[in-house]
Amino acid sequence: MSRPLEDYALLGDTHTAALVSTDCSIDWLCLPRFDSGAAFAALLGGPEHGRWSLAPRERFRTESRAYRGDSLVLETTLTCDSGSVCVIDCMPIRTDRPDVVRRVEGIRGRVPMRSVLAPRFDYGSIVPWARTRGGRLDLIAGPDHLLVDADVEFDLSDPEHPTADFSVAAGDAVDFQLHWLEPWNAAAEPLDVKNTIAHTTDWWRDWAGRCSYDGPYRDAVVRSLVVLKALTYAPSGGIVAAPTTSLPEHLGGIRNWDYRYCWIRDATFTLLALLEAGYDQEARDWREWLLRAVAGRPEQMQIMYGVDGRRRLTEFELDWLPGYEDSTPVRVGNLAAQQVQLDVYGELMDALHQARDRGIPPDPNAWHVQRALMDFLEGHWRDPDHGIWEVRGPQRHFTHSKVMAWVAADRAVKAVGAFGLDGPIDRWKRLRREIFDEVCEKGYDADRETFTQYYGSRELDAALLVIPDVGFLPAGDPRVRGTAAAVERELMRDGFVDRYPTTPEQHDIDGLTGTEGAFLPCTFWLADNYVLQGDVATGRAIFERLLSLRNDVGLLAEEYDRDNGRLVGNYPQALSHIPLINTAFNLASTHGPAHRRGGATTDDSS
Ligand SMILES: OC[C@H]1O[C@H](O[C@H]2O[C@H](CO)[C@@H](O)[C@H](O)[C@H]2O)[C@H](O)[C@@H](O)[C@@H]1O
Repeated sequence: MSRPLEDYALLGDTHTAALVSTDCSIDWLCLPRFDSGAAFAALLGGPEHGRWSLAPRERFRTESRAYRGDSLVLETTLTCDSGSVCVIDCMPIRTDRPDVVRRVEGIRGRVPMRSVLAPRFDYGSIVPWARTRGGRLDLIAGPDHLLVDADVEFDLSDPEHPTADFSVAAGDAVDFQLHWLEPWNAAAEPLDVKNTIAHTTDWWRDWAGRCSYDGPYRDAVVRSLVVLKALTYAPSGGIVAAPTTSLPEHLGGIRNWDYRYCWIRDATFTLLALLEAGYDQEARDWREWLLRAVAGRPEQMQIMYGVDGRRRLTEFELDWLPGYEDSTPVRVGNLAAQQVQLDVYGELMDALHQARDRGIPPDPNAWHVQRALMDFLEGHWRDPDHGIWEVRGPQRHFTHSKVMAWVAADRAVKAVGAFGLDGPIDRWKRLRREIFDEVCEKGYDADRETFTQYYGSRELDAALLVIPDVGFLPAGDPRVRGTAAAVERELMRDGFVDRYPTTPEQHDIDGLTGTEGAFLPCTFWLADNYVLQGDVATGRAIFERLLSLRNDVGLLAEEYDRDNGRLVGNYPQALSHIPLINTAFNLASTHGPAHRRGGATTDDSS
């Protein structure tokens, strides 16, 4: 059995990220970028797929683990009969190359330690050539080159498992530093580990210190913001959905996807979170990333892109990796990039509207891009699509997609009305009304008093919980209340919400077999619904239940397996941390999210 995801903490340098277990094994790290091949891929297999362990040679236990304050510098205390040590792990904020820095500080006694540094490049498949050169461990194969500086020597008698045995006495410290280089580049200068750790701690503290939010749940909010920052690819401003691929949505299942890309969908939520927390520059960078990514012909707009804006995200399977808890296939790339998902037009228009509304208008040319996208949407909103959940079954008329098409029209109208931009406002108003009427007619089941997953269906969809948040209808509308009640009745179990039913009878909808865990973003949206309806106490109770799922260092995956009591799905997941931030703000706000979001209500939807 694989270790629970909760055992892992995140390290990151704003270009890529690593996962470190409670016993100080780095089991996941893609180099040099989030979407590069993993050099350490034990997470999706075993030690033979690459990891870097660092632990006592005796039986030991993890006594404590925490980030230093609001930073992403991790301290893990390991204790054994001989004494105890603290392992400090971090990735210095990237300047020219990726580095991982590890320092073992002796706390008590004299602890015999062992480090095995056995990368396997290209997702656990390539054993590098290991040498010692100039006192440094040198690991090279193809396009990957790792150089290791350490205070202790690595023994290469088994060259596939470079091993350093050493001991650390109370008050002593042993340093390790790993650098990734392009093999043709000159050797990297070693770092001063102690200073680097101090500098990295300060960098994160300064960044977290810029958070302007001072309300309830501040620690959880700041930790989530730090996760978002760590998932940001600094050169482009793009934010990946998660640093991992193929962590299963159901243990042993096939619902395993590559999340190391940037989704347009997650844009509005991200922008709101960043803006509300005072991170205007990050919001600007993300907005610029969005505009660059979608630039070009509107019919070629994708629902997701690579961190640099690339469009070709070809999906393939890594058949040599057994997968997390035997969950196969392990996938790289994501076929969803080629899907039609109409909701993204609404999300993009809303994100740009929010930015404008909060005083960071885009380049004036951005409006031309928006107008072209609106022209496209006018001609296509009646098309079926794959929907927010990126189903791999047939395209349908998903109600949520149409609601978001309404959002696009609504924000276009507002751009003209409130910001004086140039556009056919009367035509867009008619479009908005037309979509509104169709959704209320075809996407609503009057008998069951709920909006439904797609036109004419009886299925539910928790995505429809966003209806009041985006301003399609007010929270007090009976249709909204009915939908929230139906979701709670049929999709909620043990306090957590499924995004849609995945019973065998419904497999033709998403085109997949098996099931999945409760979807955490939807559960946050249910909490928002309660807050908006004025039932803050119930909203708060749901929110606090969700907070209780975070691991000891404040991280959330995308889903929760209620039966096994474990986080599942890619990890840590931006789309879970973003609504955490937004729901905390909603709970703190006296106005409620519809006000924050500047969303329309039926009053001005004509
Ligand atoms: O489980 C089905 C789909 O899961 C992924 O998409 C999900 O993650 C996205 C990023 O956070 C989110 O925007 C989307 O709404 C989610 O459904 C996966 O990328 C898809 O390929 C997969 O079909």
